[in-house]
Amino acid sequence: MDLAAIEVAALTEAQAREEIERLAAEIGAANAAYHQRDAPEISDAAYDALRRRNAEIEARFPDLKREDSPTEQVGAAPADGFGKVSHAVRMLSLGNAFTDEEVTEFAMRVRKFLGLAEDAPLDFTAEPKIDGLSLSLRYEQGRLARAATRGDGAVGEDVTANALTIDDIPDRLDGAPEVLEVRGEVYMSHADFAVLNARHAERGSKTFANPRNAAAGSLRQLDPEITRMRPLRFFAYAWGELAAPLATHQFDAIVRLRELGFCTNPMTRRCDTPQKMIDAYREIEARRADLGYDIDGVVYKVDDLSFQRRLGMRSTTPRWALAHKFPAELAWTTLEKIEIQVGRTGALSPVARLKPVTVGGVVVSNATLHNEDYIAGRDSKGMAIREGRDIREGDRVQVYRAGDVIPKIADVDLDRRSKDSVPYVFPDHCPECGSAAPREEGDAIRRCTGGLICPAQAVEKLRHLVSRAAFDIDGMGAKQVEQFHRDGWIGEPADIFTLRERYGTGMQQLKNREGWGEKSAAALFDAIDTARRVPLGRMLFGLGIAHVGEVAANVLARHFGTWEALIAAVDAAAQEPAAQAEDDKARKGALTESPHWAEITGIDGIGFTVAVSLVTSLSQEGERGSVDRLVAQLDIQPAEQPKTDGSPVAGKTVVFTGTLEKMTRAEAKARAEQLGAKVAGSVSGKTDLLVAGPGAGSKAAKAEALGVEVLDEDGWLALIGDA
Ligand SMILES: NC(=O)c1ccc[n+]([C@@H]2O[C@H](COP(=O)([O-])OP(=O)(O)OC[C@H]3O[C@@H](n4cnc5c(N)ncnc54)[C@H](O)[C@@H]3O)[C@@H](O)[C@H]2O)c1
Ligand SMILES: [Zn+2]
Repeated sequence: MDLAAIEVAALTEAQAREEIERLAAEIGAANAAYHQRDAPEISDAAYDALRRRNAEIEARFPDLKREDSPTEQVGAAPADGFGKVSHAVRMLSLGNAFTDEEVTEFAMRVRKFLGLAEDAPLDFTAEPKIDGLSLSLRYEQGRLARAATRGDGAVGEDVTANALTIDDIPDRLDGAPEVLEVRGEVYMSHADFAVLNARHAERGSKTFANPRNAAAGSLRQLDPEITRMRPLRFFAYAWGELAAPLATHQFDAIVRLRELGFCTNPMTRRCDTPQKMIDAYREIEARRADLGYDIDGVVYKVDDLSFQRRLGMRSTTPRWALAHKFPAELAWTTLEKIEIQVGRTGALSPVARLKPVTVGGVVVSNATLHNEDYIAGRDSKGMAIREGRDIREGDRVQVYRAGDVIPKIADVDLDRRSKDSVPYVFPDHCPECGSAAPREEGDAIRRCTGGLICPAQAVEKLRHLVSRAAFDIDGMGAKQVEQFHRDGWIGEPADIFTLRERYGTGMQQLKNREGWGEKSAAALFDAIDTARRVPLGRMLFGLGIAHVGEVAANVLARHFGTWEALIAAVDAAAQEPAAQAEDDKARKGALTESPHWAEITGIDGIGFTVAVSLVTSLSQEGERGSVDRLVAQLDIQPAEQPKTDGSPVAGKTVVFTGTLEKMTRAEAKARAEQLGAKVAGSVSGKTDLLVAGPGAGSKAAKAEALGVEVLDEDGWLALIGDA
């Protein structure tokens, strides 16, 4: 039975005990992902629902409450690597409300607690709840002495050097009390977030799901020089320890903070009735889309500070404040059309064109539909999603943004589906070139079989080929590729390398084209010539074969050393009659027996899927012809063999954990392997070294317990001589 589906009021005690266990584990895991790794795995709404359910069960069965109950906890313990700071005044969370009634009840509760008559004045402040992470700044004698994150409320992480890189944070204050702890929120604007993510995407580093994660990930860096590069901002809205009071009222204290040089939120206001609080919420919500930064609700605080003191705190939240949260980011709109995009490997990706709608402050007009099964209401295992409701053109659909980025479709309103609506028929031919687009067994994705004949595939393939991680041709980006392809200047990869021959002189010259000149044309030809000397791994990755990503390409390159050796192995494997078998299963069975095949699948890090994709792709006649013509233009550099002699990590087993800043995980792994190290995924007795970036969790703890040597990223780079 699914306990999670039973209402709290209907749970037996035994069931409640089990539920409390489950909820503690799930909330704990979500906290670690969110607070320590800055990479949430569930939505905030889902997280809030878990906590609410836990609190309800505890209220009904107080005896079952765990000693480490999530209700008693704030955030998560500080991550490894940072200095620890004990907060003189604890940094708390906030009680939550979602409805107007709860706001009125809150005001009533406060009134009752204070014993105020119904007509006695009671003011509150209302201000936006900034969606960032809280930071405490301790000033002593007017100088910033210490900056710390909230951590678990009692102990936070020392991020002083990082805070000093933020423009909004003054390092000196004039006329401040001798000791002043200013508290507020570090956040990132939408515009800065977009630029940062674009930069990361371009160099192949990991991108952030939303501005909050970007702010948290940027502040919580072991190297403050990285924080310095990130455009963080700070709003002050509270304080901790004080040598002298700032004011008698919350509102005036905020004004005082502004006078001391802090940014405070201009929408902060005073409200003298619950109705005015709700009005403030509506107004702030209406302005949400135009603020340029994320807010997730409105915070109300009792204005009179002597009242605040009397009200005090519960275990994790003050009684004098309340966070009135905005509803989850969902919106209904019409799905006007389903369009199919054809990718580099021929994959047909369905995209929903929506009637534009605002979802959580962002206008959304497209949503991903994943694949044929998803549209039909099934997941990859054939299980019903959206209770099996399919998605059709013309439907009313509910759109949500999962941790920002790509919008998805949560639901379909069947009641509003028109009578003549018909199920969507997924094309079995490529809409761009008309080639057949069959489904591979066990794969929900249809692929166009047109290869380079298909203009959509060709352009995507060429774009991939010239990209940073592949041939890296300066001056040749997506735009140029599209134009050259459209005009028939390049049809296949080899054509890039004969551009100079064909368009360097003569009637139709590159330098005479619009947007080009003598210099830019010469620079492009030079860049192309430079790119001919390509390392085998990059070249292989650049071919854009399905499943052969950067890592697999480098593994293959290192194993075979040269293109000739690799293609010989591929040809031998393709000769196996079983390679032509009808379905995957038959192929797999027959091929595991074959020694030629084993030469490829036996490589550590190369699975069956990669091997099949590599062999089938390179043995298709058209594709192979194109690759051979490309190879003829190149000067392929043999892969560097692991330089193990003299390598300090040769033969050692290394584990990477946490966030790496200077390189991607894949890059770190490849480098370690190049130096003769073995890279493992988990810490065990066999581990020699753990490289832990910020946010390292259980692995670091385990390494410590096992006495395994732990280094941070810089320590690692120094060890291998890459610093
Ligand atoms: N998705 C997940 O897996 C996951 C996991 C953990 C937490 N969360 C999110 O975090 C929330 C719980 O975290 P929390 O304990 O930080 O509570 P909270 O975010 O609901 O409220 C407390 C925080 O609000 C911030 N805040 C912003 N503006 C403020 C203002 N003007 N005045 C006072 N405080 C202000 C402060 O940083 C404060 O610590 C959840 O409701 C959820 O949204 C999500
Ligand atoms: Zn096609």
